[in-house]
Amino acid sequence: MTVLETTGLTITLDGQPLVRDVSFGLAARDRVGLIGESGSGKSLTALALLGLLPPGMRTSGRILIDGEDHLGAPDRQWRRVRGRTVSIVFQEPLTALDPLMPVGRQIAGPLRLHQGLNRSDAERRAIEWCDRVHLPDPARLVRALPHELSGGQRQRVALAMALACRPRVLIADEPTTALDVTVQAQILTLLDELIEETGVGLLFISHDLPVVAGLARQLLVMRTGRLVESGPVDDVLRRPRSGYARQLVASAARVTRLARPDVRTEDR
Ligand SMILES: Nc1ncnc2c1ncn2[C@@H]1O[C@H](COP(=O)(O)OP(=O)(O)OP(=O)(O)O)[C@@H](O)[C@H]1O
Repeated sequence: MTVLETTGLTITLDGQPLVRDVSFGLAARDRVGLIGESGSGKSLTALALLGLLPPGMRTSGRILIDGEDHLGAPDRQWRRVRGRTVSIVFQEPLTALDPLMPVGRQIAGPLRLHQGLNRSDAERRAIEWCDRVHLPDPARLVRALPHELSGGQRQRVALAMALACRPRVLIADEPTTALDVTVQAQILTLLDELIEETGVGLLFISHDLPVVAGLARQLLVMRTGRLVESGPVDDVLRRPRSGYARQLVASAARVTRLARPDVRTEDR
C-alpha cells in the first residue's frame, strides 16, 4: 500500500518554479532512487515531502501521507508523521543532530515523542539501536556529543534516530556524499542491511548513478525541476528514453571503464 504519494508537486520562490509537476509514490519495501544533476530539485522535493521547505517557498499539488493531504498543513500535523511514518537522513548528519545533546538522548527523543516511552526505556532502546547500526561500545557511546564521533559514526547515529520509531518510508538525501570512499561503502552496506531488515520504503537521492543503481530497484530522473524519466533501474540503464538519462548512463559507464581498465568493454 502506498504510504507517501505526491501528485503535481510544484515549488516556487518569488514566482519562479524550482520544482515542476512532480508525481510519484512510495510504499513499504520500495527502493526508489532519485537522481539528477546539482540544482535539479532533488533536495527541495525531499524537503517538501516532510514539510521542511525554507520559508518563502510556495507549493502546489498534493502530498498524501497514508491518504491524507499534508500540503500546506500546519506544523503540528507534520510533526505527527515526521519520524513516525516518514523519516529523513541528510548529507551532513550534523544538520539533524543537536551539538550540545548526547547522541543517546537524541535517538531517544522520537521514541519518547511518538511511542510515549519513559526516559530510561527510550535510552535503553537507543543503546539497542546503536548496536544495530554497529557503533562500538554502545552503552558508552550514547553519552558522547556529536563532535566526539567520526563523520561515519554520526551518520550511523542519524540512521538510528531516523529508524528508531519504525517509519514506513525513509528519505536518504545524499547520505554518503560527505564521507570518504571507504566509509561511504560501509554506510551504503549498512543502509542496505537496515532497509532489508526493517522493510522501510527507501527514497535514495544522489547524483551518483552507480551508487543509486546499487541500492534502488526503481529510478526517477530529474532535470531542471522536472521528472524526465522513471522506471525499473535495469530498464533505465539498458534503454534510457530521455536524452538526459542517456547522458547519465553514458558518463557512468565511462567512469566505470576508467575505474576498471582491466575489464574490456565487450565483457560488460
Ligand atoms: N533556500 C533556497 N533559496 C533559494 N533557492 C534555492 C534554495 N534551495 C534551493 N534553491 C534552488 O532550487 C533549485 C533546486 O535546488 P535543490 O537543492 O533541490 O537541487 P538538488 O538537485 O538537490 O541539487 P544538489 O545535488 O546540489 O543538492 C536550485 O536552482 C537551487 O538553487
